[in-house]
Amino acid sequence: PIIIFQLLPRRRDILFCDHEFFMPGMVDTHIHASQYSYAGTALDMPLMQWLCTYTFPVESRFKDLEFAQRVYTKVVKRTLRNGTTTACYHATIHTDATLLLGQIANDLGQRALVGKVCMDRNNPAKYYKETCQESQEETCRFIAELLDKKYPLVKPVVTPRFAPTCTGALLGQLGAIAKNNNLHIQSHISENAEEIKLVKDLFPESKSYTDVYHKHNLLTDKTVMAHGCHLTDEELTLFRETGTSLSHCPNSNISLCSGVLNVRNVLNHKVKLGLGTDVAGGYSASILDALRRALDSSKILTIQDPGHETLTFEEAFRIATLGGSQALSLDDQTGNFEVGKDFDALRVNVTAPGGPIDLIQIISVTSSSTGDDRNIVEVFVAGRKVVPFTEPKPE
Ligand SMILES: Nc1nc2[nH]cnc2c(=O)[nH]1
Ligand SMILES: [Zn+2]
Repeated sequence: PIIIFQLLPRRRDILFCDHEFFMPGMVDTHIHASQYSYAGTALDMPLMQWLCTYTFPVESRFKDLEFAQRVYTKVVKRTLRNGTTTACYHATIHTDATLLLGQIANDLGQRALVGKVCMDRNNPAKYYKETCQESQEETCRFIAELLDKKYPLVKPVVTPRFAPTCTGALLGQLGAIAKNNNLHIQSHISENAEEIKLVKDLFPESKSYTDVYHKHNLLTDKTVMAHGCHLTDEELTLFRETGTSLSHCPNSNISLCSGVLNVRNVLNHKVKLGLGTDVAGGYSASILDALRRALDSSKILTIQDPGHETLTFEEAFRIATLGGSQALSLDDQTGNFEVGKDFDALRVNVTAPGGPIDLIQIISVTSSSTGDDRNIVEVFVAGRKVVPFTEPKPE
């Protein structure tokens, strides 16, 4: 059943107007905070060319902490306004800028996993490089310094970019760091055909792309892998056995012409699944957009094969909320309104002034397919109201 419901006001400071309800906050299981600076542009190439032409040059600019401060503040605010109460971020290779992202998420009140990107090969960008040793040492420094801040809702995530840009030595070291510190892991997998072929050439000893990560101890019940459009059933079984989850990023998969994930098959394999915006491969920072595109993608599969069981709206809603929290192994804290979890919630007004919905009759669940950030009038994370933003009080 749909988890949207209306609450009677218990707290005197929360008064409901007509056509308002609370829903659980949404979870973005895969977003590149650094790429927000060019979101909505540069989607005219497939993945590998797109990375070299646009992504690496832009990411190299995050050495500049002022630039990082500007972009990271904007992306955290934008995602919060869109109802993302939990985000799993890729930053860049720069440790200090990534620490800054953690600080900004903490200050603005978002629940976040934050990753310093690791990549020690196959990167043609001149000013955006690190060696295996630098990557390993800076990852350790990043983890130690972020944990030292003791932010209640912000945690580090070990982030090998993906197998094509990491040597086996680096992958192994990152697997060990994650294990020794019991940390989350995030990366990309099986997004596009050219990438898969490259991984086959770079790791001839591995049975599959999934096996590359498995061999380096990177598949755990705290690992989330983005895309997985072309995973085989055997690989999905390995995901299930290791507790690894998938982040479905439909906007990106379409925008970069990467592929169409068969969500039904993933669910049938009982692999944990969340939604990701994958900004800027995806051009929207909204999980509601990802939800809609997940439904569209599923319908495309049904057009191609009428026997395909289309994803329902309720299933997509669940993947955007509880599914995402499970994918990030944070479902003991967030994802729905179960007693004992934190209050991560959106106050939705279906008829918000200036919003996109003209309510003709009674509220129907499908109204939510039309809604957007204009309908999200308040956002709460761990009980704290984080939207609308409150300006810091003058000293
Ligand atoms: N979509 C996407 N795929 C990747 N694979 C490795 N890096 C990236 C990235 O930045 N975006
Ligand atoms: Zn990505």
